[in-house]
Amino acid sequence: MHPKALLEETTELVRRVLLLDHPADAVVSRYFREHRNLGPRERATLAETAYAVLRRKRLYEFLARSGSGPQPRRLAILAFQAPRDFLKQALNEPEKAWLDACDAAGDADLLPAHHHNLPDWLADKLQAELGQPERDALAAALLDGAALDLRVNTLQAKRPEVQAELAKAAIQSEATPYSPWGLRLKGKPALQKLDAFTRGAIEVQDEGSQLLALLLDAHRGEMVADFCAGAGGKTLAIGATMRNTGRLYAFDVSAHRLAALKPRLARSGLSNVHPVAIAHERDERIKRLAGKMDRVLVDAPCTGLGTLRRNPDLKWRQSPKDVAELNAKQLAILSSAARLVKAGGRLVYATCSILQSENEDVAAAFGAAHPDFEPLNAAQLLTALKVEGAEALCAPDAEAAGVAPGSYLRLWPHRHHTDGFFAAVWQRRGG
Ligand SMILES: C[S@@+](CC[C@H](N)C(=O)[O-])C[C@H]1O[C@@H](n2cnc3c(N)ncnc32)[C@H](O)[C@@H]1O
Repeated sequence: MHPKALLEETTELVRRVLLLDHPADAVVSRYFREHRNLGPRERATLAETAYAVLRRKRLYEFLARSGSGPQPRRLAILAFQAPRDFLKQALNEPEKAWLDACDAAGDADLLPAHHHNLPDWLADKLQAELGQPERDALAAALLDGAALDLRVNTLQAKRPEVQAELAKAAIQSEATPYSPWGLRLKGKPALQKLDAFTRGAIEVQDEGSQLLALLLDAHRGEMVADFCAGAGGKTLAIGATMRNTGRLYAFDVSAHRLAALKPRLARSGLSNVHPVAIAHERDERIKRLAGKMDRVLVDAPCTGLGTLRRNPDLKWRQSPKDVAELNAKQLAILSSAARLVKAGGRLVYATCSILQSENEDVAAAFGAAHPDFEPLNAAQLLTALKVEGAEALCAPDAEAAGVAPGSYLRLWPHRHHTDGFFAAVWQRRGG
C-alpha cells in the first residue's frame, strides 16, 4: 500500500480510537474486520500507531497544536510506527517542515504532563501515593509495550519441555523470574497455530496474573470458587493446581465472558470446572454454597490501570467518579464472596489496579468489618510456595500505609516487569 493510503487508513483508525466510546482493542478489531484488504504489516502499522497515540496523547496533542490539517492526521503523523523516510512520502511540504520542527523540540519546551502522559487526576493521585520519582518511573514503564508471557499448563507438560518445543518453532523464551509456570517470549510471535497452543499446553497470561492463582494455593480434591472468573485466565491456572480434581466454580455476571472460557477449557483438558453465570453477587445459587469452599478468589472488577502497557485507552476512559463507584462494588463483591469460605478456608482479593483506593483501602474496610477473617502475610505464603524474592513483590514499603511489610502482594511494571497487580489474603477463623 502506498504511504499516502496507509497514512489515511491510520488517520481514520486514530480518529475512531480517540472517540474513547469503546475499548481500543475492540475498535481496532472492528476496523480490521471492515477492511479485510489490509495485510499483516499494514495492520501492525495501524494498530501500533493508534496505541502509540493513546500512550503519548498529551505529548502528541501538545505538538499537534502547531500543525495544520485535521487533528487525527497530525496525531497519526507524530506517532506513525514506520521509518521517517517512508512516512515523509505521505506528507506535503508544510507537514514535512512541521514534523522536523516537532522532532527537534527539546525537553525545555515540554511540561511534566508531556512526559508522564497521564490525565491530571491520575498523575496527582499516583504522586500523592508514591511520591514523584516513583510516579515518574511507573509512568515511564507504562508507556512501554508489555512482553508476551505464557503459562505452561502443568497438567499437560513441564516448563522446560515446552520451552524446547517453542525453540524448535524458532520462538525464543526465558523462564519468568517469579512464576514457576511462566515463559516470557522474545518478540510477539503468532501462537494460535502452534501444536502447544491447540493442545492446551500453553495459555497467554501475564506473569503477575499467574502469581495471583499461585497465591490461592488450591489443592487436589478441594472445593474452590473463582468468583469473578471472566474468560477464565485464572480459573485455568487454578484448575491445573488442583490437578483436575475437586470442584472449581467459575462465577461471573457476564455470560458472554464465561462463554469465552469454554474453548479454553476444552483445550486445557480440565473437567473439574463449573462455569455459572450469576445475576449479581448475592445470587441464590451462591447462598446455597455458603461456608462450603476451601478457597475463594475474588478477582474484582477494577479500573485495570495496572494494565496500561496493554490497554493505554483505559487512562482516558476512567474518571475519579468511576473509581468511587468501583470501590463500593469491590467491597460488596468481596463481602458476598467471603460467605462462601468455610472455617479454615482461604480468601484472596485481587485487582489489576495500581490505586490504593481499589486495593489497600478495600482490604482494610473488609478486614475491619470481618474480624472472623484473619489476614495472612502474602510474602510468607509466596516464600513457602518457593517464589524467588517474594518479599520484594509484597509491598516492602507498606508500613507507610499502616500495615506490616509483606502483607499484600503488590506488583508493579517498573519494578517487576509485570502488569500492576494487588492481592490480599485471609483465612477464615475457626478451622
Ligand atoms: C478483572 S475481571 C476478571 C478476569 C478473570 N478473572 C481472568 O483472570 O481472566 C472482573 C470480572 O468481574 C466480573 N464481575 C463484575 N461484577 C461482578 C459481580 N457482581 N459478581 C461476579 N462477577 C462480577 C466481570 O464481568 C469481569 O469478568
